[in-house]
Amino acid sequence: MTNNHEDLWIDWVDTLSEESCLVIDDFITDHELSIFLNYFQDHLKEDDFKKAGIGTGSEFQLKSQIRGDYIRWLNRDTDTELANFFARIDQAIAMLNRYCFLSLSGSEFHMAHYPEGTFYKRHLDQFSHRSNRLISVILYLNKNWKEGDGGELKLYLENEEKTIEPIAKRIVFMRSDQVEHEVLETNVDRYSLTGWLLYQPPGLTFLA
Ligand SMILES: O=C(O)CCC(=O)C(=O)O
Ligand SMILES: [Fe+2]
Repeated sequence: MTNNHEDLWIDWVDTLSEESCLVIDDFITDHELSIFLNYFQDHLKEDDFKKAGIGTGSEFQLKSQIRGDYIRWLNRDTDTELANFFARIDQAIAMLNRYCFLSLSGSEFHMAHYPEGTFYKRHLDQFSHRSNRLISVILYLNKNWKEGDGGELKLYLENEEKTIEPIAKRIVFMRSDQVEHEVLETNVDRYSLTGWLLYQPPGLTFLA
């Protein structure tokens, strides 16, 4: 893997601070895309995805009217096929900490599969009682996505709405506490690596 040049990150961090969201195309190479997609497909075949719920703990509900995706949580120690992905995320964390003065100290990611006909209604990623999700990240893996396939990400920004096509190698960063968003109904299988960059207050790590 070659890290993205730091100069690029300086511009990207500016965009994220000013607009609360940042879209980068070709964030990964074609080679990385094929490794990640193969790994994704292997797990789909093994059927080890679970229906995603809403909220945590007692709030957890299976609500297909709200979201229809299936997820598999990632573990960087065992999902070694995704080592390059985690390296790129680590670089993002380092750059955001350096240029955005954030104190990000961890991340959590899952694979997400939206089967045909599913969506995720408008929501905010930061849970009210668990506010350590600072930045939401979505890397799309949809080769040959075309107009009409659906599954666009719609962002509700302060002064505008943005519709983002979930095309392969595109990554989206957004402020988890600020940007309401939704996944429009998809007409084809839709694949992504989705997660959050976390703020862990020093001294509170024993609560994790
Ligand atoms: O896949 C996307 O485009 C967004 C997913 C999302 O909003 C979420 O998982 O919270
Ligand atoms: Fe979300």
